Amino acid sequence: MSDALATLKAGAAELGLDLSPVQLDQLMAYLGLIQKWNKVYNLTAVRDPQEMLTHHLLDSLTAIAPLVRHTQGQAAKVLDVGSGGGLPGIVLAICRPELDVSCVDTVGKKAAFIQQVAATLKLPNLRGIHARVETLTGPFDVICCRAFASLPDFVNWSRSALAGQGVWMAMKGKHPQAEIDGLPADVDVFHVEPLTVPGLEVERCMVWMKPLTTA
Ligand SMILES: C[S@@+](CC[C@H](N)C(=O)[O-])C[C@H]1O[C@@H](n2cnc3c(N)ncnc32)[C@H](O)[C@@H]1O
Repeated sequence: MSDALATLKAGAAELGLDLSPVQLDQLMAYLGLIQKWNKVYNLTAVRDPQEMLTHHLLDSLTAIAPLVRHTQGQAAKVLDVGSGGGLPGIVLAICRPELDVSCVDTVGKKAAFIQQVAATLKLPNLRGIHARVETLTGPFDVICCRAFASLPDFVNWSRSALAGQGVWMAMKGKHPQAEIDGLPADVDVFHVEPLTVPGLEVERCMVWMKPLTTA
């Protein structure tokens, strides 16, 4: 077994994820595709393969357990905003086949890369959309992002794509109090949970939000 696969397996186990051999292979293949196409598509500033594994794959895997707790393993439509090279959207689509994952990015090459990954890894539940998120209407049950914009911009720009009972799930670094303070008054932050990335000493959290409904 390669070192990278061993690190991935150990990290997934640490996160309590029960991934099949096929899913582990798909994650490794995805890593290979990012490395192969990074120069052409300009997908990420991270170049080192080991760093890609920890800072991108394992970091994105931390979203799975919180998301599944929310969806309770049921089918859901997920939108990953500003997905870039597909983080975390592609990782979600590989690990949770019941999720229907759309990854939107303003850069055509990035959306094309995601389409290419969906075809190569045979992921019918994944698609890349070349658009500004502001133009999407959805509806999506969960709208997520990682390393995207401020929380206020994220919710304002994606609001028209959110389903009636939908939620936002933002992957952040340090607890973003200033951004939370800047949210529109009718957005409820109902949970902020710390995330631990296996093998990384970094501060990460997940911010859960939903529109306040008026009775
Ligand atoms: C810093 S990258 C993050 C990529 C990825 N989520 C990750 O964690 O590596 C932010 C991405 O957001 C995209 N973006 C910026 N504004 C956008 C918008 N209004 N709608 C959709 N995508 C947008 C950019 O093209 C870029 O690929």
